[in-house]
Amino acid sequence: MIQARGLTYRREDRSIVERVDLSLEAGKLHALIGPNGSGKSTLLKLLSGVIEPNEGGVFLSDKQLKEYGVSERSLLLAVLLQEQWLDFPFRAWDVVAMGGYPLGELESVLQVQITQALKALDIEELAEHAYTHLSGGEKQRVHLARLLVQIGDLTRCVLLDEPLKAIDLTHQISVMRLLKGLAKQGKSVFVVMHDLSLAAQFADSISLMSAGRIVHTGTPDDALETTRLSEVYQTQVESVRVDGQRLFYVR
Ligand SMILES: Nc1ncnc2c1ncn2[C@@H]1O[C@H](COP(=O)(O)OP(=O)(O)OP(=O)(O)O)[C@@H](O)[C@H]1O
Repeated sequence: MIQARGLTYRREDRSIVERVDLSLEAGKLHALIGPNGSGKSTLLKLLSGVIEPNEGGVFLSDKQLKEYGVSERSLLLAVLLQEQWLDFPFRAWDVVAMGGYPLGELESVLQVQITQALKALDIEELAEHAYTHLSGGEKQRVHLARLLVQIGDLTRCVLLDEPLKAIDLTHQISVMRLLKGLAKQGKSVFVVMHDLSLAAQFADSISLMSAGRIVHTGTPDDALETTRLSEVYQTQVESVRVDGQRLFYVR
């Protein structure tokens, strides 16, 4: 389990994340939702150790994340950040292979993992294409494949910031299934996302973030209660059930 205890992050006298406590259980897919600018990406960066909190800490098995070495961290945590700066024309294959660097796998093992990851993201035919020539959704799927290659037996937690960004409907579902599968393997999977219907469909628990604070954590039915959502999004949110799925809209 990974835990945030009293996490606070300030910039220029403004609290961007304010006293956040959060427990991400093993074997569960945990979604974080909330309006733009509410602090979700910042919280994910704090949880992954990319930035340091002003107060509080992140704990992995009761040891602070910052006490682990960088290479140990990259074995325990796999992280997909929202911004990916990569403007060199690597082949998609090479970008996916980068996920294997922390593991130091044998070349033959890595080849199999890359092939499987490309297949899982349905981008096998793009393997030899230059990354810089790919579409936005294709690039995102390449980064997800890179993340899959990084995930090994030792990985405890997978943190993803808007993994569905730019991805089409069909592949959104397959990515969510993949993430659910990782949770079923016993990983803690933490996903920042905006699609409430997909969160309702796939998450085991959901936290709502507003103005730097976690205002509620619960099961999908509890957290996505429409009066609660209306308050967080400052607009009247409604939902309907179609074929057993909850769909959300603004009145
Ligand atoms: N390093 C920083 N310095 C100053 N302000 C920052 C910094 N990082 C984030 N912010 C501000 O903190 C707020 C929260 O940003 P964050 O990216 O965490 O929001 P978010 O909930 O992920 O938003 P979105 O849904 O749009 O991705 C924003 O107003 C942002 O401008």
